[in-house]
Amino acid sequence: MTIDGVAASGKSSVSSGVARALGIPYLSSGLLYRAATLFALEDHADLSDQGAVLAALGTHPVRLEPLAEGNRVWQNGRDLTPELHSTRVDHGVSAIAVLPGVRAWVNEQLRQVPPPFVAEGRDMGTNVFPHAGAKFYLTASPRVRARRRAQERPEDVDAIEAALIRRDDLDRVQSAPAADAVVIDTGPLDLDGVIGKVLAGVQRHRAGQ
Ligand SMILES: Nc1ncnc2c1ncn2[C@@H]1O[C@H](COP(=O)(O)OP(=O)(O)O)[C@@H](O)[C@H]1O
Ligand SMILES: Nc1ccn([C@@H]2O[C@H](COP(=O)(O)OP(=O)(O)O)[C@@H](O)[C@H]2O)c(=O)n1
Repeated sequence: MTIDGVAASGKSSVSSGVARALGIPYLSSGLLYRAATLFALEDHADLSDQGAVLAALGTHPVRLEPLAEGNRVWQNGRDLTPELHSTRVDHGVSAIAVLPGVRAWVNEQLRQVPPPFVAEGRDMGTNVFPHAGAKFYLTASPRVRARRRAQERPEDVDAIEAALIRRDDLDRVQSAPAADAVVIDTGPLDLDGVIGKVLAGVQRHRAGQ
């Protein structure tokens, strides 16, 4: 199944809750885009130069560890995960994500994982796993999302909201909901409420309704 949505709409928290309830892993595609960004930044690559970015990726083997309680990304023995949600990665990641070679690098890693799993990101239900059994798309207003993200970042809510709006815009091409996705506005719901809606949708799907 797939859970896509805009930035900070709750994709990874909801995927983790759903994956735990179903006893399967989840895959965070965004963490791989973030790892690609970290490598490009560390190699001082021009983020718009696909050749330079792919050269950086070629020298950094990564492994996505799809733990249900939270994905981790490893580079040999180095756990990159704590560095992937930094402000500098937030700011650079959308430039990296438009590069077709980087999208192929991420998708190849995701497609190696044997199902069942919950895949979360932007284009899981449209491009990467178009035949997924059940698809969901999470939204919420920029203000609501910025307030939530402000719990996890040092910036204030206004700065975070501006950065989220900018990233939504840069990510627009790959972020269209699948035609067969159930769209959930998470604004009025707490985390358990969203997880409950997704699980109810999965049940309906399994019952063939
Ligand atoms: N429905 C919700 N109600 C309140 N807080 C939420 C809800 N969904 C997610 N959050 C919180 O919002 C923040 C962003 O959620 P996250 O799962 O990281 O989103 P995404 O993976 O889409 O970036 C986290 O701090 C998370 O705990
Ligand atoms: N399937 C995906 C997942 C992420 N991304 C890119 O990766 C970035 C980070 O995604 P994320 O899901 O980790 O982060 P949030 O947007 O939820 O904060 C997005 O802003 C997109 O640029 C993408 O293009 N396609």
